[in-house]
Amino acid sequence: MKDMYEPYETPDGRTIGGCLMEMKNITLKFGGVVAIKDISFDIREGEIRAIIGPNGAGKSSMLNVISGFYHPQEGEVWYKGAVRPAMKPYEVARMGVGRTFQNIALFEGMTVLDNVMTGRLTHMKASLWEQALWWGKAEREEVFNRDQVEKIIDFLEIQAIRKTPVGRLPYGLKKRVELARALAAEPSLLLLDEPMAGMNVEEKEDMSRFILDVNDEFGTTIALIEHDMGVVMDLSDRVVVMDYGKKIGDGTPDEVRNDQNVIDAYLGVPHE
Ligand SMILES: Nc1ncnc2c1ncn2[C@@H]1O[C@H](COP(=O)(O)OP(=O)(O)OP(=O)(O)O)[C@@H](O)[C@H]1O
Repeated sequence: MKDMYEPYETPDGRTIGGCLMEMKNITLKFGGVVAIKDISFDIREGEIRAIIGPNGAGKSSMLNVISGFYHPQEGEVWYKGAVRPAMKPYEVARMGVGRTFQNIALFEGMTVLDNVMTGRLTHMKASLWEQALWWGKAEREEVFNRDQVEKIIDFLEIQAIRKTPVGRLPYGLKKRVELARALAAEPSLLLLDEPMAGMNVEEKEDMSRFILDVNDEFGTTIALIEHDMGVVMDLSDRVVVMDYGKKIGDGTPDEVRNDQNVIDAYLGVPHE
């Protein structure tokens, strides 16, 4: 296995940057259940990093540690070169960690535009007083935020539905709106929890393209959990494999695909 601290180049010739986040010896327990056992891995700037494994392996728990929703009993989370103390999820979001959810978490009665605008909340600095009076800073802020949001709406090709209430949209489009809202916060690290779950083939192809475009165009670092192996192997620069709370593999899609431990525990291709 490759030394995870060594710089590396992706098969398509891109150079992956420095370490953005590092999980050091993370252990997370729920009472007697050990969901994560002493796991370490890093996420580098600009890469697409997948976390895979069978059901109950601990993937969602790991994503929740990264997003600050769960606090591990042991280990350290390093972010942008410093240990991140235990924080509330909204504080972690302010530090540039955005996410989408497995079960879509949008405001169904609100329009697409308004939903995406809620993603800008972490950037709003005008006081309540200024906002109420629509004065100076509040007005400038609102105009700037709307511009940013419109750019993202164009980028994800959802202009035609910007005034449609989210509740009326098909599933695949709702997922895209959720991606738009997460992007509106301009995250340094974007966490995607099963972005393809419940999608048909065409919707998966669209979503894959948008994830790659976001990574390419905005340089957003992405960490994702996904069960569809075709998608994972196509999208990711590197993959962490978990099983029963332990890390059993870590490397490029090719390295992981050919790792006998991973094959035995998860991918299920017979020994030669
Ligand atoms: N809030 C919780 N309270 C108690 N146990 C939990 C909690 N969340 C997860 N677990 C347990 O931790 C282990 C890992 O679960 P987790 O949901 O992280 O796995 P997963 O790999 O994401 O699974 P899936 O692919 O099915 O979503 C499981 O045994 C699960 O039952």
